[in-house]
Parts: sequence; C-alpha cells; structure tokens
Amino acid sequence: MTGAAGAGLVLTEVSSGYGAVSIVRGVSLAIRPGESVALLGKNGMGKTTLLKTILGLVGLRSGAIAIDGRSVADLSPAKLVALGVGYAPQEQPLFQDLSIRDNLRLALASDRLLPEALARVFGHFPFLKDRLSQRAGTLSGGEQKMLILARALMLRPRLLLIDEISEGLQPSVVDRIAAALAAERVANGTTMLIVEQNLDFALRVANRWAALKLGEIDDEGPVDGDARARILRHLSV
Ligand SMILES: Nc1ncnc2c1ncn2[C@@H]1O[C@H](COP(=O)(O)OP(=O)(O)OP(=O)(O)O)[C@@H](O)[C@H]1O
Repeated sequence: MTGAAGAGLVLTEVSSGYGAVSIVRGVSLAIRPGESVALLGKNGMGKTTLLKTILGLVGLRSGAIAIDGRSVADLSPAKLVALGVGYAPQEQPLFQDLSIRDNLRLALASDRLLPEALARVFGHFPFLKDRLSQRAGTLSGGEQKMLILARALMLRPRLLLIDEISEGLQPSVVDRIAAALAAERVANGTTMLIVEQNLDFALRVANRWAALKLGEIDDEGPVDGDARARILRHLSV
C-alpha cells in the first residue's frame, strides 16, 4: 500500500433530522481505516441524511461523530477536506456550464496540485483526459457520474462518502466505477461509506454492510456468503 492510509470513522448514537422531524435515530457504526461499508435500505430511510450529517450539512441533534478520533461536530467543510474527507453526492453536484477541467479544479485549493491530481483520475477514467475542455453538461449521465467520482478522488481522500453513484447506470459504467473504487482502496487504503440500492454493486465494493430502516440500523454484517440473502430481506417490501 502506498500514500496516506485511510481514516477511521466512528458514529455514536447519531441522531439528526429536518425541522420537527427526526430522520436518523441513534445510529452507531464504527468503520476501521481501509474498510468499505455499504449502507443499504429502501427509499426514504435516511441514508442520504446520515451522510449529510457526517459532513455537517444536516445538523447533528445528539450523539457524536469522530474521524480518526477527532470530533467533526464544529468543523467547517474546508477542515473536513483537510482531514481527508471526499464526497460524491447524489444530486446536482456538477457545474454544468463549466468544463470538465474546471469542475475537477474546483476540488483543489491550488492549481499547483492539479497535474498530479489529474494524472491520478485519468488513471481511473481515461476518457476525461481527451475531453478536458468539454462542458460537463454535455456529458452523458454515466460520464457525469464518473466525473463526480473523479472530482471526489482528486485530493486522494482518506475517507470517501458516496451517495448512490450506480443509480440508473448501464452495467459497463457500473463496472468502471467499481474498478476505480477497488483500485483506490488497494493503492491508498481509502476508507469508504457507500450508500447504495444496487445490491450487486454494493457487494462488489464493500467488505461490510449495514441496513438502515426508518433511520435506525436494522441489521449489519460482513460481505460473505450469507450477505445477499440477509440484505435482500431489508430491501424487499
Ligand atoms: N431537506 C429536507 N427537508 C425535509 N425532509 C427531508 C429533506 N431531505 C430529505 N427529507 C426526508 O427525510 C427522509 C429521509 O430522506 P433521505 O434522502 O435521507 O433517505 P434515503 O434513504 O437516502 O432515500 P433515497 O434512497 O430516496 O435517497 C425522507 O422522508 C425525506 O423526504
């Protein structure tokens, strides 16, 4: 393994929500450095809200969140980035009128870092290299998802939070994204928390899983021979 090792993430009785509504309820989850955990569950169970709570985009109501033993409660987005947190969000994450190059540049504090960071993401997604000046809004849905992930990888995150990246993608694109995530883990020991509804993808990219139901962790386990059947119980109606 080369480069910085992954970060540890510990959630202790985390609760959060919107207005008067509680969404995430008492979630405890410890992810060791280098682990990849798939967070599964039906629509509306609170998966995205939990990721946003870790990032401070949704306020923490009670409980604690620590990265490498350090509370993230009062950290600004810039400090989270400095700690090595990368985020691939589900909704409207690209600047459609900016070029691929400028969308990637926005991940960095300084252009000095650009050549090395671009070289890293070109290794995962070579098509970006030939189309750097193309407007992001003209990319296909799958290409946009790969650009979103590439942007999250620009700073070589130690903890990567990914929200339903495989949604609506054709199998060949899902394969490329799974390969990129696997390569990052091998190269950098990146810790990952991956919100998913695509069970096959989740089982490929994670070594552990947790199922969220109405804001609570309903079940969890390792990705082993029993995982598929156990998870399906949580995804089926
Ligand atoms: N900004 C918001 N204000 C109020 N309620 C919200 C807001 N965002 C989400 N919710 C509600 O919180 C609940 C959980 O939503 P969340 O997006 O976290 O679920 P999810 O498990 O990620 O689902 P999906 O797979 O559909 O993205 C839903 O009932 C949703 O309507």
